[in-house]
Amino acid sequence: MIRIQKLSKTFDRTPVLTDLNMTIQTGSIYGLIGVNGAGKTTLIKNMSGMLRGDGGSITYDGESIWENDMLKQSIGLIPDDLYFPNGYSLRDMRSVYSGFYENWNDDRFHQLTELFKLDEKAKIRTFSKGMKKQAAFCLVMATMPAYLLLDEPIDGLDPIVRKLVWKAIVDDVADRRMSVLVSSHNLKEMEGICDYIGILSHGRMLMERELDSVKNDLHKIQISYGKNKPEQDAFAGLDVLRRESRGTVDLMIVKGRIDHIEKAIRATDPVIFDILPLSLEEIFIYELGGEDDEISKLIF
Ligand SMILES: Nc1ncnc2c1ncn2[C@@H]1O[C@H](COP(=O)(O)OP(=O)(O)OP(=O)(O)O)[C@@H](O)[C@H]1O
Repeated sequence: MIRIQKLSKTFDRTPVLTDLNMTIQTGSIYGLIGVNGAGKTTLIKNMSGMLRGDGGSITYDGESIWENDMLKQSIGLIPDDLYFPNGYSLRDMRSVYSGFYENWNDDRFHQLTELFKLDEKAKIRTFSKGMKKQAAFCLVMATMPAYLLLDEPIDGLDPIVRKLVWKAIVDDVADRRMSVLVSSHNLKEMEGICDYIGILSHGRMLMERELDSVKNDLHKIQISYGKNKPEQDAFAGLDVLRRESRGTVDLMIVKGRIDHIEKAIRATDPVIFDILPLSLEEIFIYELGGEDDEISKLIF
């Protein structure tokens, strides 16, 4: 488990992270979402031990990251700004990594370079931006990290490569209980992947949720009684967050257990009763109680 407690960081007396608390459960994927400048990269740099916070703590299964070289062996980092020494090929990088990382797995490395069709002998500087990301991904995944920190890993990757990257990550989470933090601007991209989502705004955690529990707790319901609308409000006992009428059809967002909601609604004998899928964006907007400006910026 990765635990961040009351982490603060200032640059030139400007606070960039403020009293940040965050927990990444073992064997889970945590999506860190925020607009430009929210503090995602600063947080990841603190988590990888490249920067030290002014206050608070970061621990990996109880061990502090700061100046802990043993622990760094088990952390895989793909930063936003990749660096490869000039003139190096993937084969050269493989030599460096395999000499440094105790858990280096050659089979995994070759399997991934083949999957991404990367030439191990070619100079990395001749690779496109997306290919450089793939190269970094092959190297980091072959270190068999227990913890993986990814700063906007899918930027510049085409949809097919994105799928391959996510599949490799999800496989390691399932097979080895790897713990993953992934930052992104895009809520939609994170939807099918993450177990937890945290929204970072001005260096503070605006909200943090486990996706399964929010998805099970909020429901979008479409209902119609045709011409026989009941006189009494059929939903008086339900926690209706939003209700919109379109002709004879009502569209509602209702909070609570779906079996209870379904029973209450069926008792009122509707002509149409549908439970519709809720997107992650909708969940966050309703949970925050309205069209939050920060959230709207993350929806595209
Ligand atoms: N080395 C630094 N010195 C001074 N200010 C910095 C430094 N690094 C980051 N900042 C500031 O900290 C804030 C957060 O930056 P950070 O890069 O962490 O955000 P981010 O959420 O990763 O943004 P993006 O999505 O654009 O990558 C910004 O206002 C940035 O200007």
